[in-house]
Amino acid sequence: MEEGYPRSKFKTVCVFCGSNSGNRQIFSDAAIQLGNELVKRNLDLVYGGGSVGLMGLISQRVYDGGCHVLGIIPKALMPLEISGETVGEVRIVSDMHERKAAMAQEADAFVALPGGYGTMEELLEMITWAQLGIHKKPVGLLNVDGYYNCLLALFDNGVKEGFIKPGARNIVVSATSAKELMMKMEHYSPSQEHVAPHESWQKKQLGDYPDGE
Ligand SMILES: C/C(=C\CNc1ncnc2c1ncn2[C@@H]1O[C@H](COP(=O)(O)O)[C@@H](O)[C@H]1O)CO
Repeated sequence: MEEGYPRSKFKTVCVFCGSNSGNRQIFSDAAIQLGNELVKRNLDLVYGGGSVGLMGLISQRVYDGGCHVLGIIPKALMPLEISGETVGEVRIVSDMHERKAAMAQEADAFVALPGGYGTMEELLEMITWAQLGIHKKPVGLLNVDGYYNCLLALFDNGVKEGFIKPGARNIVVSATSAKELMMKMEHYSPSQEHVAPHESWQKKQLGDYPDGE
């Protein structure tokens, strides 16, 4: 852990991000900056496995920085021409559902970098699971150069139009830099009403965070 950095509440962060790098260098830079931030805080990475796009950049950075990297990859995406080489530990699962559950269980917090449908689907599912009370882990959105402005505006519109409870809007923690995002996530505590009590969901599905709650 880099000097001057407080001890993190988290041990492992799950990052959802593009299997492409996007058309501008700023997205690759952001993936590497988030990787640097995890390394400075001595945090391990869980991600979708493989070396394509932003996924490859962040996993390589965290691995090179000496932190543990766990790639969880469905059997169907295993061929090298689909996902490329994976650094660190690789866990092969049977399908996308098993992968998402394993990613959610292994991590203490989630971050989405820019990405496409896959990233957005993973992000939205973790937001939904927080709303339902399945987990109490922070969900962060790294809004690189306004990439997610429209999505955040859509969430605000959901509140305005009565489809998202104002308290549930706070589930998503967003920032424009990795450092600010990690700081905000460290201070996050769930405040929204859960649809069903956390205790009523199967613990084994999600692990428990914060401990003992
Ligand atoms: C579709 C392409 C490559 C597929 N290779 C993938 N390997 C591993 N994980 C993947 C892959 N594609 C999607 N994922 C998962 O979804 C997220 C990225 O999806 P997006 O649509 O690119 O945002 C990522 O977090 C993975 O968990 C070549 O384009």
